[in-house]
Amino acid sequence: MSERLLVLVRHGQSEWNLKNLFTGWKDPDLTELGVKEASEAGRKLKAQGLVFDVAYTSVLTRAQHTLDLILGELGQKGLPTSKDLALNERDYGDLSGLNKDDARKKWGEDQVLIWRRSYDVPPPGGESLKDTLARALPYYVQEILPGVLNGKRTLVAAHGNSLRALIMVLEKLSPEGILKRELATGVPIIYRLNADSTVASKLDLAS
Ligand SMILES: O=C(O)[C@@H](CO)OP(=O)(O)O
Repeated sequence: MSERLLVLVRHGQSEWNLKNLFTGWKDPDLTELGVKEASEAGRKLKAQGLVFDVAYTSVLTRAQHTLDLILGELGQKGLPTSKDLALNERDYGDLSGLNKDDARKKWGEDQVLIWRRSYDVPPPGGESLKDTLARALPYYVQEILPGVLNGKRTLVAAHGNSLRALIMVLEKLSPEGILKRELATGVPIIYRLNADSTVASKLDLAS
């Protein structure tokens, strides 16, 4: 029986994560630490004995670079890969490029937390998590999931909020449940799915 494997991984630390800037659809590359985190993610997946048939990533450099480094560690460079903006980070609109601490000083802690982590309040000119889900979920259901259910071992390298949107669906989290869910950079989460696409098991390779 095929194993219906789905691995999600957030990119390693980016230049703008390090500078504490809202990033969204802006396109900074990984830092030196981010490169190490991505390579470490690849080594962890290798240590689990995992091999992939297909990969998906966004159109942003930090996620693609992370995927390349992981595939390098796995000895799987050249794996068939689809890149789509459906997996991009949520668009931070007018906040993109602003410092997160400066934003807190200007608009207050509570407002910034609402923009960053509420389910359906978009930042000015940008996307809420709900908006992000509205474009990431159809892509998951139409492009990614059918392969997983047919036994294609699948790796997805994407972003904090596009993955939080998918995790909300996979783990059946409520809007309140997803609020506190943070994804560390470069930490793979290994899901095995049931035939009906629900989660059979989950392993977070955090440590
Ligand atoms: O800036 C961003 O694009 C994201 C991810 O780094 O930030 P946040 O954690 O605030 O959603």
